[in-house]
This record gives sequence, C-alpha cells and structure tokens, in this order.
Amino acid sequence: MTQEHPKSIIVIFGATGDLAKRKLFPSIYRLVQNEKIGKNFAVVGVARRPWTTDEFRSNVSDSIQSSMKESKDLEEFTSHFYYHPFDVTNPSSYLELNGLLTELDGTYQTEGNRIFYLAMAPEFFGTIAQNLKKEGLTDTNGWSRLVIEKPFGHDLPSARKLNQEIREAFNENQIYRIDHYLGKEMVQNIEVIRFANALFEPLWNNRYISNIQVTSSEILGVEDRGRYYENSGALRDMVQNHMLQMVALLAMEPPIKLTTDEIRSEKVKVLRALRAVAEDEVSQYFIRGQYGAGQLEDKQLVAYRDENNVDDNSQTETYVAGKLLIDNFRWAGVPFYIRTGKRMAAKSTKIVVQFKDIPMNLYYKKGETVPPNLLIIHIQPEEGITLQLNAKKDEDESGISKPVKLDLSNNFLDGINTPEAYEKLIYDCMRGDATNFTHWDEVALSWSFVDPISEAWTKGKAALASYPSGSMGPKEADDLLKEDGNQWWPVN
Ligand SMILES: NC(=O)C1=CN([C@@H]2O[C@H](COP(=O)(O)OP(=O)(O)OC[C@H]3O[C@@H](n4cnc5c(N)ncnc54)[C@H](OP(=O)(O)O)[C@@H]3O)[C@@H](O)[C@H]2O)C=CC1
Ligand SMILES: O=C1O[C@H](COP(=O)(O)O)[C@@H](O)[C@H](O)[C@H]1O
Repeated sequence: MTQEHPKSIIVIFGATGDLAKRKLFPSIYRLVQNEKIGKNFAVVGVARRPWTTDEFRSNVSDSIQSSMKESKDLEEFTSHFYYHPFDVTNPSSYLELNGLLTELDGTYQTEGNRIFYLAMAPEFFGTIAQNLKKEGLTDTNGWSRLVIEKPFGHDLPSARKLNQEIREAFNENQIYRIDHYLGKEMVQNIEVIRFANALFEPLWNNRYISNIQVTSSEILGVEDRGRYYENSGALRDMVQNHMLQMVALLAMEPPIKLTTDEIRSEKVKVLRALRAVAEDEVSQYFIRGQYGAGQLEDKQLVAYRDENNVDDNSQTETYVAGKLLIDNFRWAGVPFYIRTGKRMAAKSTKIVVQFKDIPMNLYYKKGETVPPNLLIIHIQPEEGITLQLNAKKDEDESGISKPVKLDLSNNFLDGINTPEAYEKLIYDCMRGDATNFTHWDEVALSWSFVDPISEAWTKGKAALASYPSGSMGPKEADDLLKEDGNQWWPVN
C-alpha cells in the first residue's frame, strides 16, 4: 500500500452525471487542498455529451463552488481535468482513450497507475470492464483499479452475473465496490470504539447487551429517482448494503490484525451467521412501509404514489424495520433491530446499544423503572458518542439516580468538519487500501439474506403498512420491538 501522495490518473465514466458533480469532484478537490494528493494526478471524464475539455473544467469548477464554502486555486485544480466524449458501448473508442491516458501519464508522471471509476448505471459495468481489458487500458507498468458504484445487482443471481463479467477483466483485489457508509467517519469509528476501549469490549456480548438498534432515517423523499427506486425499494437500496454493513461491524469478532483481509473475513463470518428468514416467516421479522401524504415543519408532503415516475398502485417499500438474529456464541439471543426509511421526521443515522438491566437497583423506589445504560453512536448529521449512565443529580434530595449523558462529539473536539465519505474512499483506493470497500463474499451473503424477504413481499406475503410523511414510520415497527419487551430509542 502506498502511504502518501499517491499518483494516478482517475477516469470517471459518467462524468457529466449527478454523482460526479455532487460528490466526486468536490472530494478530489478536498484531497488536493488537504495535501493528500500532490500534483501527480489527472482526471479524465467520459460521457456521451459533446463537451470540450474547457466546458468540462467549467462544470467541475461550478460543482466545487456550489459545494464548498471556500474554493481557492480552482484554475490550477481544474487544469488537471480532461474530457473525452464517447458512448461506452462503442469498443473502438477505448483505443483513443488509451492514447490520451498514455499521454497524460507522461505529463503528470503517474507511473502507469489508473483508477477506472464507474459512476454510471450498472448495466454498463460489465461492458466497460471488459473493453478496458480487451483494448489494453489495464496493461501498464503501474496498477489498475476498478471502482464500482451501487447497486451491485438486483438480487443474488444478477449480482453473480455482474461479478462474473467484471472478474473476466479484473481480479478481486483490483475491484473496489463502493458502500459510501463505510467511508463515514463514525462508521469507521465503530471498530475503534469497540477494539480500543477496555470499557466496552468485555461487555460486548449477550451477557451484557440486551439489544442493538441501527436507525438510518431520511427526511427526503424519493426526489427524482422514482424510476430507479420503484425497482429497488428501501430493502435493496439501504438494507442489503449500508444497514447490513453496519451490523457486521458491530457484531464481528476482533480481527487478529487490522488488515483488509482479516477485517473482511470477520465481517463475512457475521453475515454467514445471520439467521435466514424463510419466506413464510418474513412478517415475524420484517415490517415494510410506504409513506403517505403528511407534513413536516409546515410543509405539505405528497404521498410516495404521487411522486414522479411512481406507479399509482406502487407496492414499493420506502421504509423497512427488521429484527436480525446472529447465531453465534457472542450474540445468541440478542436482537439487532434495524430501521430505515424516507420522508421520516429526522435525518439521522444512529446506533443505540442497550445494555442489560443490573440484577437489582438499590437506588430505585419500589415500582420505579430503571433506565438502562445506553451507548449511542451518532453517525450523522452530528458525529460522536453518548454514554447514558445513571447518577444522582445534586438538586435531587431523594438519592434516586437519574440518567445522565456523557457526550463526546467529534464536531466539538475538532471544530472542523470531518472528511466526506467519498473523499476518504477515493483516497483509500488511490493508496490500495480496500478495507472500507465490500468484498464479493459480503455482497453475495447480503443478497442471500435479503432475497427471500423481497421474494415474500413480491408475492404479497406481508402487508405494506402506511406511515404519514414526517413521522418515524408505521406503528407496526413499534410492535415488532414491543413483542420482545423493547422499544425504539429516539434518534432526533
Ligand atoms: N447520484 C447519487 O447520489 C448516487 C449515485 N449512485 C450510483 O452512481 C451511478 C451514477 O449515478 P448518477 O450520477 O446519479 O447518474 P446520472 O444519470 O446522473 O449520470 C449517468 C452518467 O452516465 C453517462 N452515460 C449514460 N449512458 C452512457 C453511455 N452509453 N456512454 C457514456 N456515458 C453514458 C451520462 O452522461 P451522458 O448522458 O452525457 O452520456 C451521465 O454522465 C449509478 O450507478 C447510481 O446508482 C450511488 C449512490 C448515490
Ligand atoms: O445509498 C443511498 O444512500 C442515501 C442516503 O445516504 P446518506 O449518506 O445521506 O445517509 C439514500 O438517500 C439513497 O436512497 C441510497 O441510494
């Protein structure tokens, strides 16, 4: 793994699209501003639009100005950007692209290193990967890496097919499958909180933990992605990837070393230990919901079925809550509850670890309930951890303990924003660190878990609950926890 100032050409397929503009260009800019990469880089944009390199540079410049508070040295930065228009299904264009890359390799001294970033619809992934190989673009003195955006397939068979196509051209260790949650500062911190604190690791098991709750709620609705979302739904869009990745990080055994292979291997074991949910049992473990009309902060919000490109009778879920069980020694009997949805009351990703009650609490009056200790990991929008303990408050003469919170906030400690997920992931890829990207085995196991659930829903085996926009989801999701004597802890 190269450590500092990695050198590379980054070819972005889909460079005129939304992802490139909103995430990729600003992230590369921040890497340069933060001196993570030096002068030895060039970015080549590919798409069909007949732009010139100057037009492309001006688009890159706009993207940075609209997303950053401060944007200096823009001219020097955009001078590293080049545009090469072509239709990626046309094999003859790859030779020309190779010519440009060879020339830029000389200009920027990038040592033959190439990243091919596929920021395009998945139907093109296989074609691009194969053409890159066939036309010799991966045949250099340096390394070649392929970055693939989600969704990685629609179910296990389609993901397998896609993987086979890509693997004909790239080895597993050249493939970087993006899950942008793995680039988030506090998701990466799960490991550190667990494995660098003597306080938590001894308690991190079914003897001391009652349940773990992972919530990722969004205020936004489906926006202009109705066409994609109708074929996806929250299960494929969020659960198969981001939610299961967070569960894997929370549940994995300590790796013997902090290497990519060891960490991935521990995550894979968790995914293998997930108790499979048979089609007929799905409604005991999973709740699906769809947002209806509602209101948030005086704003009237339309129902999902009234959004653009959404069927009037759509059965697509915009919300999922689930109870996951991990059948191993550490976690037997501990439910991992997950929930995610659009048009909810808050934008919030949080993990709440609820510890078991102590056997007897002398400080509580008879009949009073004992608040459990909670460890809350705030992933976004705020970043940090909160530990909820019980202590006597000064003003309280009764001697009764009350919940108090110990807050450790990253924003507060640093006084600056932590890097964007994409910034970290692009840098990791340039350095050859694939730890925070998903291995094929993880993708395959996640689809195996999710497929029977979507199959049951497609066959109408469980009701689709409705929830008002601006709420925290359907009542049925509360009942799921109530049956176990638990409740969702608030996240907003
Ligand atoms: N946008 C986001 O926030 C996120 C996106 N993703 C994923 O990233 C990928 C890209 O998404 P997004 O940027 O939103 O998509 P867009 O539809 O905005 O962009 C698609 C890009 O592909 C190009 N394109 C389409 N067909 C061809 C072709 N035949 N040859 C060459 N270029 C082509 C388009 O350019 P042109 O029309 O000029 O050819 C455009 O640059 C998708 O896989 C998506 O699922 C993942 C997470 C978040
Ligand atoms: O991958 C996706 O994630 C976003 C939510 O990401 P976040 O970083 O804002 O939490 C979600 O809106 C989108 O539907 C999904 O494709």
